[in-house]
This record gives sequence, structure tokens and C-alpha cells, in this order.
Amino acid sequence: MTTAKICGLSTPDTLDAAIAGGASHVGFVFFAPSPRNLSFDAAAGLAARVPDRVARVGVFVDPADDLLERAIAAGRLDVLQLHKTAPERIAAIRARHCLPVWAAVAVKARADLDAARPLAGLVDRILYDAKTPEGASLPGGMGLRFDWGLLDGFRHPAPWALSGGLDAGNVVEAIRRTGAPIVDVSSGVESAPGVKDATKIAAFLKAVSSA
Ligand SMILES: O=C(O)c1ccccc1NCC(=O)[C@H](O)[C@H](O)COP(=O)(O)O
Repeated sequence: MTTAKICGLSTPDTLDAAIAGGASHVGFVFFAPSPRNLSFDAAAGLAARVPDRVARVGVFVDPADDLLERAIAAGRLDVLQLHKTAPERIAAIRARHCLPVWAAVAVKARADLDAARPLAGLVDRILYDAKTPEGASLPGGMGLRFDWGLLDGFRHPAPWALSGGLDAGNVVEAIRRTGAPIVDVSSGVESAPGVKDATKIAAFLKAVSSA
């Protein structure tokens, strides 16, 4: 059965919609340029609403240890999701903070999957996400999709999840096409960048559970 991570949550009502709809993971973004960026206080308030059966994932871009420490404490994080972070740094973060680590691999072409290979044994999960354009302010969360066929026949070096441009209308096909064990969404359950929509969250999770 495929489960779902709803990423970039920032309000109690939309967090509650993700939990009520059966999300396995909820994502809290700690990256100042993002419209989904959370203060530590906001993260603490949201984290307190999350039951034990749902994992709290902190989303970071090549973070420093002090940011990680404060976010882990405030957001009661269960998982660290790292974007644009070198393998050596991923290993150091995993060793220092003693939490499961997901590493994003940005995909546009088949050769981009080469970045997944050195992650074997270093990460707990690889998140295949769409590569955002050169110079974009965000490495994720832009509603972009990559060609799922690029994953055909690829020997995944670690457990994995599928992300990038998913929504209630395409997620069933994405799961059917790739066999993804976890799907991750942000823009596809928003009414505007950074504004989550409880109705869209419910529709997405219903689609995932029907797949
Ligand atoms: O969502 C953000 O603002 C963000 C900022 C910095 C690093 C990563 C970010 N998002 C990562 C995610 O896990 C998103 O859910 C993933 O990229 C998919 O986003 P979307 O294509 O918008 O569904």
C-alpha cells in the first residue's frame, strides 16, 4: 500500500486535514526563501497536533547544525529531509542528529539518477523530486513533474519516495506507473504558493488510498 507525505504544512486546519485523511508523513519546511517556511514557534504549535502514528519530516536545504538542532526540538522531528546536501554532509548530519535521513535527488534526465548511487547505506530514503530550473529560488515545491519513465528498471540504492508535480488527478497513475511506496506533494494541494487547501489535501489522500 502506498502512503503519502503532505509537505509544507503551515496551518492547524490543513495539518488536521492531512492527519484526518490518513497521511503517513507531514512535512515542515525550514528554509527562509520558501513561502512555506515555518518559525520555530509555529513548528512547535503544529508538532503538538501530530499523533504518534504520523511522522514529522523537517525539510532543509544544506542546513547548518544550529538550524537542525532548533528545528528538531521545536518541530519534534522524526525525519530529516535534505535537499542540495553533499553525501559527506548527509553522513555527518545523520551521525550527529541520530534521526532517519531522506535525501532528495533532483531528476530531469536519466543521468540525474547517478546522484542516487552514492547514497546507498547513507540515507534511509531517497526522494526523487523534479529538478527545478537553474537559478530557481527553491529546490522543490514548485509543482514540477519529471518523466516517471526515467525510473523504469532503475535499481534503487535505498527505499524511496516519489515527488514532483503530483496532485489528486495524476497520483493514481504515478503510483501505477512507478510502484512508489510513498508519494509526496506540496503545490498540488495548494490554492496558491504556500497556501494549503484542506479540500485538495483530502482529495489527494483519497486518491492515494484508492490506488
Ligand atoms: O516546498 C518547499 O518550499 C521547499 C523548499 C525548500 C526545499 C524543499 C521544498 N519542498 C520539498 C518537498 O518535499 C516538496 O513536497 C516536493 O518538492 C514536491 O513539491 P511539489 O512539486 O510542489 O508537489
